[in-house]
Amino acid sequence: MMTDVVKQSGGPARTGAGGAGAEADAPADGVTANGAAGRTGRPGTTTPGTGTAEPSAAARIVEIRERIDEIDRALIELWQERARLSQEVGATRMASGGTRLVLAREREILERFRVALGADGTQLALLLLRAGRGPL
Ligand SMILES: O=C(O)C(=O)C[C@]1(C(=O)O)C=C[C@@H](O)C=C1
Repeated sequence: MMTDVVKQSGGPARTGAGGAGAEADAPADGVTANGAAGRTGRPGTTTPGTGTAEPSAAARIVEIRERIDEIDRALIELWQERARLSQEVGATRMASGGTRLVLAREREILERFRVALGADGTQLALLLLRAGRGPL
């Protein structure tokens, strides 16, 4: 996959993982390809971990990452809460002589995620359902 990371040679760098792999694109010594100054003020250094030497870009990246981390924490909590609730529904139903699964309900959930998020939504919903009721 091509990214906008440019090597010192001036040619485009190839990376394997897009945004998630961006940090791996930064040279280990923190020196940027274009030799620009980072937050340290020393020429040719990056602001640690941001992948850029441009101070205002680095500051914005740090700010955005704070919100991303908040979102990730919320997603993890919601994921765990949903799995617990789904397990409780299943246990309640089975203890009352009902079925382990309700496939019509699963189809409804899959459709909701597909409409909102497309094919990735379907995959996400499948993982959510599996986390609650276990594999089919
Ligand atoms: O809603 C239910 O009846 C559940 O058991 C919860 C849930 C789910 O995780 O959303 C899990 C298993 C069922 O097959 C359908 C849905």
